[in-house]
Amino acid sequence: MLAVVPPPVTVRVPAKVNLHLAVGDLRADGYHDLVTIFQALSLTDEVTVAIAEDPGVEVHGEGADSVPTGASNLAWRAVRALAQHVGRDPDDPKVRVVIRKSIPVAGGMAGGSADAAATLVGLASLWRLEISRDELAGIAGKIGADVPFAIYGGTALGTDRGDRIVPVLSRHTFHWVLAFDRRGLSTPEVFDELDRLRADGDPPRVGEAEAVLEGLSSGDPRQLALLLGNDLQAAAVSLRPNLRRTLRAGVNAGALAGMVSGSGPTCAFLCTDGDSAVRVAAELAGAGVCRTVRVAQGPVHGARVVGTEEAPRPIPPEVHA
Ligand SMILES: C[C@@](CO)(OP(=O)(O)O)[C@H](O)COP(=O)(O)OP(=O)(O)OC[C@H]1O[C@@H](n2ccc(N)nc2=O)[C@H](O)[C@@H]1O
Ligand SMILES: Nc1ncnc2c1ncn2[C@@H]1O[C@H](COP(=O)(O)OP(=O)(O)O)[C@@H](O)[C@H]1O
Repeated sequence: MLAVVPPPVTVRVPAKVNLHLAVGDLRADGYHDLVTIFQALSLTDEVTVAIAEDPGVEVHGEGADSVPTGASNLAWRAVRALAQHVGRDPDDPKVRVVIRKSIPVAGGMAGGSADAAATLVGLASLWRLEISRDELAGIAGKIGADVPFAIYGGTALGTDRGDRIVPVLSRHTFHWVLAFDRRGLSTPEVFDELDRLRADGDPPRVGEAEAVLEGLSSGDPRQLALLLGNDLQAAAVSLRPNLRRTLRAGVNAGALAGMVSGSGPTCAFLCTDGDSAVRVAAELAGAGVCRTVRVAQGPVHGARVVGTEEAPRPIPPEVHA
């Protein structure tokens, strides 16, 4: 008799921008309390998970050279976490993960977290698990603070470490231009820099999340643009002063507002509409202030299966004994 190996599963998963990021005090567990509003953008990674006798992770595309392929890869941590959760052997999960990246690495757009979320969603399908999105998000939160949001996507309020997610109804599409910097920034170093700046003085703090939620529901990008804010921006700019020039160049090119995305160094520019975003992107690309420029829209949905390869392949039973 032949055993049937399920076909590989491919999941597309979005990057995020934080429309609002309020950072509280440093906690005893090394994290900061956050109040943040995430928006998922149409800049996506693709992750394929497959049953394989040669387990591991492969990374291709944007920034692939700087992504670890061993046990510290966030997608591999997701494989182990889900295997453990469902009683499979985390040391021998018989899974291969192939990541095709478009999200900049260490860019403040949660690309590694997105890959972990995609892996969880892909494996749930590959292993035919009866598991809800909320249960997956619980596992996701143990991998990293940003991972649960990538499971849900859309627009959402994140509290606690940023991992407690409440979806926000948002019927309007917003248009963004993203400027990737030449090198990434380390998230813990940016939080440390904020603590240092706060110990030395009083860097500006963002206002209330409620105003941003109202701006979102108005659907008017001009109103939303006045309300965007990120407590980590001062720290990212302090570590990477060139970001000041990038932010200025985006606004000079016609964006309504520019901000550092999360811990940076990617800068995100909100534009009036799709045509304006294309014009801003072209001008910014010519300004020589960043490595790459992309146009994106948000919100988009979270990690979602986009395909399974061909029909199930029959293989000899001993392979999966
Ligand atoms: C800043 C944010 C904003 O959405 O995203 P990025 O800009 O990195 O994408 C997130 O809070 C990043 O989330 P994520 O990248 O998953 O963080 P984790 O791996 O869990 O934590 C990495 C480190 O960041 C710091 N950290 C993270 C989250 C948080 N609420 N407080 C923190 O102080 C801690 O030093 C922690 O050890
Ligand atoms: N699948 C992955 N993709 C990107 N980075 C990863 C991945 N797995 C582990 N990492 C590590 O996580 C760090 C943060 O990556 P990333 O999530 O892209 O940035 P950020 O936290 O700024 O949004 C990187 O420096 C990289 O070494």
